[in-house]
Amino acid sequence: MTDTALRADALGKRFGRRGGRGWALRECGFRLPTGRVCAVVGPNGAGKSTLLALAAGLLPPTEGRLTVLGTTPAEARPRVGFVAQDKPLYPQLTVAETLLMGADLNPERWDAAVAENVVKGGDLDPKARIRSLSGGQRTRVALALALGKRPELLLLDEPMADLDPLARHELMGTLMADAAQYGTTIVMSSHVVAELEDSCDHLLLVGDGRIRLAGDIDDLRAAHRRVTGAADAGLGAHTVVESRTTGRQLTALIRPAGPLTGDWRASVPSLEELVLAHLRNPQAPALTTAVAVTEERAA
Ligand SMILES: Nc1ncnc2c1ncn2[C@@H]1O[C@H](COP(=O)(O)OP(=O)(O)OP(=O)(O)O)[C@@H](O)[C@H]1O
Repeated sequence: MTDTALRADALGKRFGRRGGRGWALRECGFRLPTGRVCAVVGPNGAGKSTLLALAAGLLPPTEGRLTVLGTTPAEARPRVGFVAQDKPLYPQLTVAETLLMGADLNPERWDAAVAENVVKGGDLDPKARIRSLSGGQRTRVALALALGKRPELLLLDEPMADLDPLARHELMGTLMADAAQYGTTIVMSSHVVAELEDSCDHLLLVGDGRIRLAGDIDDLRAAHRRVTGAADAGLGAHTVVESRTTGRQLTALIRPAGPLTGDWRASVPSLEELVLAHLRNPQAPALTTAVAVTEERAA
């Protein structure tokens, strides 16, 4: 049994040939322990879907290495559930036939009760054809297929994007209950950061194909401070992620290099404040706490 769900070492993915669109991911390094619920956030085109497709074994890396559940993505595939952004399903099958297909494809692992519960929650007619379902209803069937597989690692690409607020709440609860009961590692991309704060304990912030922040959310938050003070006070050796001056007052999000001296009001930022500050300032230096911890242990 491995204690690492995902590990990337100098991972890179380039689409097309030289002179084509270029690198979707480059020099990515991070470690995600098993049993965590990890949010993957970043701007459009940052590389989130590419990272999830690499982890699902659907794309080969161009350089570096990605280890999934201690092995290659291809070997890990039977133990991994993946819901892609466009939720591909067979339009001509009914809901019930789709679940039967899930059972056929995963004979050793299939948990019919879990899959049927997810579908029942949406009041879906088992005889309805997939092509007649709304986007949100299709998402529900795709999640039922992925969860019914009893995966050790669940990769979800913007799973909540087309769900109504009640369905989001209910399905997020189902995912969290699954994670708590079976220790399933969940990796989900999303643009709604405020929604992730309650459910996720780990963060991967991707920007322009690079890992900008990676690690335990509490550790990442604790490594930063939101500070307010006099505009002329100066922030010395601290790493400034973002700063704004209004009149004589300076507000900044910093990574303290040591104790804060001087007359600063300081607080630990929320996940949303942390992510937004890094998104607004793509040049802020990266921080990957989990990799640092691994390296310290290895030393
Ligand atoms: N199959 C492909 N062929 C060529 N380029 C691709 C392909 N898939 C992705 N890309 C490019 O790789 C980069 C990363 O795309 P990706 O879909 O991973 O971003 P994302 O973070 O998931 O974006 P979004 O938030 O909009 O879903 C983009 O520049 C995109 O144009």
